[in-house]
Amino acid sequence: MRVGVPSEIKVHEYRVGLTPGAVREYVTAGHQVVVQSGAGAGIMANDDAYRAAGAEIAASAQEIFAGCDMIVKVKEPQPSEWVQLRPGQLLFTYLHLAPDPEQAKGLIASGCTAIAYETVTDDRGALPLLAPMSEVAGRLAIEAAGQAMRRSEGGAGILLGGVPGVAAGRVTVLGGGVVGTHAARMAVGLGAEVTIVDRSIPRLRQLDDMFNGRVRTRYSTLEAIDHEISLADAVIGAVLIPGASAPRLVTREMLKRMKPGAVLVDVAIDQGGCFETSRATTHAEPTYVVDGIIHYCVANMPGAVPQTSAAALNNATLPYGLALANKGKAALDSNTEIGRGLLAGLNVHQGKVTSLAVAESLHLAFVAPETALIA
Ligand SMILES: NC(=O)C1=CN([C@@H]2O[C@H](COP(=O)(O)OP(=O)(O)OC[C@H]3O[C@@H](n4cnc5c(N)ncnc54)[C@H](O)[C@@H]3O)[C@@H](O)[C@H]2O)C=CC1
Ligand SMILES: CC(=O)C(=O)O
Ligand SMILES: [Mg+2]
Repeated sequence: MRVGVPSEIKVHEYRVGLTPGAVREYVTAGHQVVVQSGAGAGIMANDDAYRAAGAEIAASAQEIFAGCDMIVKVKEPQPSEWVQLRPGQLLFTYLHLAPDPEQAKGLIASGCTAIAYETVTDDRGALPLLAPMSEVAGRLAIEAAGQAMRRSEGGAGILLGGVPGVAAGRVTVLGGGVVGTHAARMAVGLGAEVTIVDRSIPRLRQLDDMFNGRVRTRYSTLEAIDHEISLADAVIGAVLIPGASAPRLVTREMLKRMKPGAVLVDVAIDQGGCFETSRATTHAEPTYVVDGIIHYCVANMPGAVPQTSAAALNNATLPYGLALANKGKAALDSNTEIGRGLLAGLNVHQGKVTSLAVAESLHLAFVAPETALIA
């Protein structure tokens, strides 16, 4: 198969769909890989590094979209990319369609077969292609909160870990999954007081065990959230209902009970955000203020540390991408774990929406992946 890797064009997105190491795996498996010139600049991999791995270098994204059977990216396609996708072409990347009806329309119109990293699911129900970026974003969330809390940045001027004799900052983490756990780990490491709120009691038990009493856990109710955010210096939004729009857990009215200058880091912004007052920002201008509360809502947080993120992402995507390159659409096969994972990842195929969560969020008709693939 001819596999294409265009440069990422989202603002301050420095990751790349395939690292040179991953290209070598595809080429060794007998595939041709075409990489846009300069696509690896953000991870310090130049065209020669890609050539050495066996890739061809293309001068433009147009050549790649026109000439490749599968496009491997990181971020959701931008408008100039939707229009270049075509029927029969595989797209393998993050999509986050639930909060993005325009992109959904673009992908439906293209006729392509779009597999979203974030809904690929393993047999344990985990999200193996989201997890590595959630690990990165969870860790970065505490760095972002610490930065925004500085007085020089407009924050309340509190050091997360405090110092002996002065209370540490309080961090409330909404959602104790991958992002939430990694955020909590960083916050605990800095010496902050940490509370994790989740709606899964088994998960709260695991977290209690994992942190050996070093974090407080609370079951997610409106009352618990209202109370915990009123005490917090920083709140990390890390909830997820796979594929669907994020649940809105914090209303604008609730901000009134927060401390002035407190920080909200809405990691769940890529699924629409879990604070009513969230709107997506970029690394160029990551924060804004609503009612005295600082909001950080960058939808591609891992893009800021591309060497770590691209390596972690490629480790996870490689077996799935190779299966697609080896077998094409036949890789979406309920007889293998990778195939079942890819079926769960299929969001749009030949103009049909094949993810129930996406279809429900966007009020579009749903066609089961297996049905869409044989039609
Ligand atoms: N902004 C960015 O750059 C990035 C954003 N993300 C996003 O972060 C979000 C979290 O991802 P993961 O941690 O991987 O998901 P996850 O599935 O590991 O964890 C989500 C947790 O939220 C909990 N939850 C769901 N509804 C809840 C509610 N009403 N109250 C309390 N807890 C609730 C679940 O029980 C689960 O433990 C996703 O939207 C993901 O796409 C991930 C990576 C990068
Ligand atoms: C998960 C995601 O949206 C990101 O890594 O940018
Ligand atoms: Mg994102």
